[in-house]
Amino acid sequence: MIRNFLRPAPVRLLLSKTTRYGKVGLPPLRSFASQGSSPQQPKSRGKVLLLLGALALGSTIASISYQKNSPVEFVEKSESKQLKQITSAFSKNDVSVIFVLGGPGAGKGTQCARLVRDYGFVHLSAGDLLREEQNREGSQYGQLIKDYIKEGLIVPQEITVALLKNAIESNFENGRTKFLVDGFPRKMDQAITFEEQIVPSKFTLFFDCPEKVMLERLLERGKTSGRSDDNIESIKKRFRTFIETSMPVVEMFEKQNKVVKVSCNQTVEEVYQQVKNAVQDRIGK
Ligand SMILES: Nc1ncnc2c1ncn2[C@@H]1O[C@H](COP(=O)(O)OP(=O)(O)OP(=O)(O)O)[C@@H](O)[C@H]1O
Ligand SMILES: O=c1ccn([C@@H]2O[C@H](COP(=O)(O)O)[C@@H](O)[C@H]2O)c(=O)[nH]1
Repeated sequence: MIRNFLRPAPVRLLLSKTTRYGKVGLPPLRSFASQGSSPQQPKSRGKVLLLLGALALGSTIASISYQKNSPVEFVEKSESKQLKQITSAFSKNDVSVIFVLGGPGAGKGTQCARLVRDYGFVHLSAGDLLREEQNREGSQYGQLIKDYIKEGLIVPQEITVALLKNAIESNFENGRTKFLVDGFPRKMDQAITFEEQIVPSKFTLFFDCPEKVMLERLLERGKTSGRSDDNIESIKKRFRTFIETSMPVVEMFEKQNKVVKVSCNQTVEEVYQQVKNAVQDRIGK
């Protein structure tokens, strides 16, 4: 079911954009050229040149505005209309979802592992799910995901939401109901789609961490992680995406009184103490 949801959207829309561009900018030039050189219509030559000039200007403007709409925005705007019509998959009483957010390298995965150990959560890292899909043989999204991750950009939401929905559904079928959704939602549209179509989150655990600390941790991790984005160029891009695109999501949840902030610039155990308090306060053992 979800596979259908995952399969066609981004690629189809990216292709349709190319088609659309073709329609906007490129009328059949050969017909104008032959009109211009026709001996029966010498007076129209000036008009044709004028028309060609106007067309060239028009297609340049169309091309610039096309470039401004990044593939991500284009895909998401078009798709979100369709997605909103689907009702949410789970009730808040059936499953508990905690979003785990924070900058790259803030320690989200480290703390999630402890919560899994002590509280029986299922840990779903959106980044891990994307890397898995990227490496899955035959995935039509492999290259797209690879490029987005290297550039520190947010993969179109349809892919990530579908991967999460698949994972929650299959775990739910096996009787699992408590989920840590780590590194998601990283963009406003993801937050809205997930809460509308899958289930509203209980709250967000937000790991607050100075950039300098995250940088040190990521560079250290990069020595052994094998991750394509644990290098200084990608890290800078990820920091930027985090500030510009992901922080507004945290701020939105803060306004809803759904954020518990944890200071991550302490030892793993000290951070975990804060994390445990937050979880126990909000959803109990
Ligand atoms: N409190 C801490 N003190 C020192 N090092 C830490 C702490 N928490 C995590 N680390 C280390 O920092 C690195 C990043 O941690 P982790 O992978 O948990 O971060 P993350 O927020 O999940 O990162 P990303 O978003 O990039 O996946 C790891 O090498 C981890 O061992
Ligand atoms: O919702 C998401 C989550 C992640 N990504 C991409 O994956 C990388 C790595 O994520 P980690 O959480 O650090 O493992 C991230 O920089 C994004 O490029 C995403 O697109 N959408």
